[in-house]
Amino acid sequence: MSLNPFPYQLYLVISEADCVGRNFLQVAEQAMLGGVDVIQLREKNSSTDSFLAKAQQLIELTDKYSVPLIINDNIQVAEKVDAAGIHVGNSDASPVYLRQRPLLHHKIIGYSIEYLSQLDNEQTAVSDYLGISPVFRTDTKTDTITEWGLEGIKTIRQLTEKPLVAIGHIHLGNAKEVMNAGADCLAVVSAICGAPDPQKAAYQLKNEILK
Ligand SMILES: Cc1ncc(COP(=O)(O)OP(=O)(O)O)c(N)n1
Ligand SMILES: Cc1nc(C(=O)O)sc1CCOP(=O)(O)O
Ligand SMILES: [Mg+2]
Repeated sequence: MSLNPFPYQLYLVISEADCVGRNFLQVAEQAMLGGVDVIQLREKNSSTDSFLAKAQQLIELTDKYSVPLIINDNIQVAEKVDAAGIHVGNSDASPVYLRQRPLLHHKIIGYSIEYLSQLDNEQTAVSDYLGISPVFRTDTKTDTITEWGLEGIKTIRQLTEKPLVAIGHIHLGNAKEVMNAGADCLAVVSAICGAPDPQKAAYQLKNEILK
């Protein structure tokens, strides 16, 4: 367990495309009703205008449920909607840069860990949580480098006190072992967005985490 408090255990990463023909706002609402604690909007193929429009709709809903909304990659969108935070990786704006922006310096900053050497850098030092990227290979995001596995989580857990968010092919069948390996929070796309009943899927995942 991390020594730094991170009050979120189930993290939904959502996009319209990942909701496979369903309304992403309805999926997000069902997920929150099922127990999702934090949501990231990740629109990799949208223009900034379209991303912003989706973020504005989603934040109305997340505010209603007091669930923080994190924006993936896009600084303009994060600032314009006054999101709770932003998640970045090695190809994005750096956490140190984000911390210097007046509208983001006090927000949640998430940073993806693809190499162990990142744990010693200043980007990690200024971030609020680390994404273990990925725990297991996934068809949802294929441009990844290290498949950390359970052993990788254990190694990272020993090297940092930052909250660890596990992502990549996390589902009901491996959720508990990923938490037991040292993750503080599980982030999922398909396990909720692709489930026949997103509310039930979120509820079951949350129960598995809390068991
Ligand atoms: C919680 C969480 N962890 C990791 C990622 C991946 O971020 P990144 O490496 O920047 O890749 P993209 O998501 O931008 O494709 C994430 N989004 N969320
Ligand atoms: C958004 C994202 N980031 C990843 C990373 O490894 O950094 S894997 C991923 C997608 C996770 O999708 P699913 O839960 O469907 O496997
Ligand atoms: Mg990114």
